[in-house]
Amino acid sequence: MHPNALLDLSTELLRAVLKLDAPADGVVSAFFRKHKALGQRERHTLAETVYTVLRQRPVLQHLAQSGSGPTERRLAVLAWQGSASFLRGALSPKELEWLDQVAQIDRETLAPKLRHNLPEWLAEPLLARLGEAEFWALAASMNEGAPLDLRANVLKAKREEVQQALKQAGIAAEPTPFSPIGLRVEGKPALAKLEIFSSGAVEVQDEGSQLLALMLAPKRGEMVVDFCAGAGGKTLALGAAMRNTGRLYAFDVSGHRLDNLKPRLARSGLSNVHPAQIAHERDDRVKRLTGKIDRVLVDAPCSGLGTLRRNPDLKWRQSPQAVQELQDKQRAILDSAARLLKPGGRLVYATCSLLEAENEAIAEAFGAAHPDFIKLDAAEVLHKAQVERAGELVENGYLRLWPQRHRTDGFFAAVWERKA
Ligand SMILES: C[S@@+](CC[C@H](N)C(=O)[O-])C[C@H]1O[C@@H](n2cnc3c(N)ncnc32)[C@H](O)[C@@H]1O
Repeated sequence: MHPNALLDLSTELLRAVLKLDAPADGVVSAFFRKHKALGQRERHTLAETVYTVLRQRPVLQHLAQSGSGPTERRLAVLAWQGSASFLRGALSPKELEWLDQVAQIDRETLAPKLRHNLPEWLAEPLLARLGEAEFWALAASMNEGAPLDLRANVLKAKREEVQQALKQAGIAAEPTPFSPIGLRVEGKPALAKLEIFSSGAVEVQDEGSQLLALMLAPKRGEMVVDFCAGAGGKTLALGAAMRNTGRLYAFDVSGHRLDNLKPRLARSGLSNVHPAQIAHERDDRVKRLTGKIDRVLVDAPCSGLGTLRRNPDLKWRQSPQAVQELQDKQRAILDSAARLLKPGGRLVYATCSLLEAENEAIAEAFGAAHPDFIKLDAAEVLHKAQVERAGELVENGYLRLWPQRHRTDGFFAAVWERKA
């Protein structure tokens, strides 16, 4: 494709993504479906350029002010993730001169908000919690791609066997530092066609998500509920931990998300999972199980701000008001889910948010209102689940995962046991 045509496409795609009215990954996929003739390398350049703009929007918008022509074209030029000489082939002499001028600017001298590239309402609480040095490490880690983590399906293969099969396919994978069933692969090798994947012996899952499922620690023959199962990332891990015995209900209000669980379930070999769409957290299907369940996972709907490495658009699509609305939902779901537990049962509340408002604040309020639930120390729980260096993952008794510390997405989890 001619350089100018590809730059024009980036401009068009960027215009669609920057409306911020839908998740960026969906907008990019729809664009690629429309432009079927694009090759793999061209798709890579387009997607990475758009994601770079989303990650660094404030600084790029600041630098783009001095140029001319459509703003989205200027942003695409500044964020270009393909070959530099290819890009130069698309630019006018005036644009070339401008690009060279911008390259002279030392970005380290710019204002803090143009260096951390976070909205103020998000930067402020993170800086207060982490302190200067770690806050800047977090901001930098958001600009790095996330590694590809895999989970061995213990029902079908041991981690070492999966590692060996990947090696034979020419893919180097290392054991994850914390999860005893995880493997980490650098880069993005195609896995879908591998036998080890189609046979269900391995699933793609961030190490942080694996740790959440390990914290629930479901046992053979138990009654377990995954209250916000979505496409079932954690459901699959829980079902395998139960060795395909007992009963695992996968609830969600979204039938569409639960539909995405079905092919994964078929591959996994699990027959103990019962997906069920519920209308809301007080649905009759939920009420019927009151006091009957051994373990409940609430992987609550949240701002997703722990996943900014993968979804940088979220920092521009979320707002303090949206977080407040999510808090109401989180409280309501946790309250309803807790009613399901038998005496002695275990409850895990988790999010992939970095904000105390969606994490400690929800957990503390729940604990204060429910004296019959005893908080368990997450470090002990993780240690019992064979997690290495569990103490490094825990703050104030809660699981707290950070991209800059643990190379996982940001996750939070609280664990309680209902008094016997
Ligand atoms: C963080 S996602 C779950 C991700 C999933 N557990 C996984 O591991 O792939 C939160 C889910 O909560 C669901 N949800 C939202 N409100 C709900 C409610 N009132 N009751 C149950 N699920 C709800 C959303 O549809 C979404 O799928």
